Amino acid sequence: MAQNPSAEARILEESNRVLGQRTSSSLTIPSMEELRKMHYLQGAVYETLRLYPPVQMDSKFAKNDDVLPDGTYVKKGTRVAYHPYAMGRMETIWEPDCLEFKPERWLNNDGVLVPENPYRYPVFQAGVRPCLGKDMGLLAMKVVAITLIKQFHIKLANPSWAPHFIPGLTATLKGGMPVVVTERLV
Ligand code: HEM
Repeated sequence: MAQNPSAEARILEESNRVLGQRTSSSLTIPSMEELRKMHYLQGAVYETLRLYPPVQMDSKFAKNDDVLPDGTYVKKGTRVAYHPYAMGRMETIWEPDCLEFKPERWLNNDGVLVPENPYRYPVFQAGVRPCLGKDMGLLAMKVVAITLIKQFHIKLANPSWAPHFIPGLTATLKGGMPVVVTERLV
């Protein structure tokens, strides 16, 4: 958000429409019903996870000889990896503007969120064993994001800062993201 003021403005506009202009003293946690109406916020969360997936790479071992849907033969015991970080940045999946942060790419012409096929967006894995905590994780991200954005201005300490993504079992940012936080006075 700190690098995308127009997206932050749209999230605030949407939250003011759905939640009303709450001051920081009257701020309460949004209800499930209210969060469901906040399609742009949901798009922003999906977009963040597309560019910075917490599980950036994953792999499986073939229990038996197998053939993938595209015809690739996989011998028993072979390790097959998939890479959500790379897939989130592929033009063939996300169009030439795939490196841009655009929550609106998740919305249809009526502003309604359209989820992506999990095989093209495997941030929570696809198939018969996807993440069991997906809805809980998304809910937590939305609640934390909207609560912070409504209450605080969060600016980069160094405006030219760029994220340095560190791949690991779960992803982190090198050196964190130093920010300056001030209270948003409505
Ligand atoms: C943004 C947050 C999250 C992401 C990106 C994420 C991603 C994933 C991925 C990629 C897998 C598949 C791992 C594999 O089989 O190799 C997975 C599995 C799983 N996740 Fe999450 N997860 C998130 C949050 C959570 C939360 C909050 C919970 C619990 C409250 C949770 C519970 C689980 C469980 C139990 C599995 C194993 C499912 C199974 O093997 O049947 N996850 N998650």
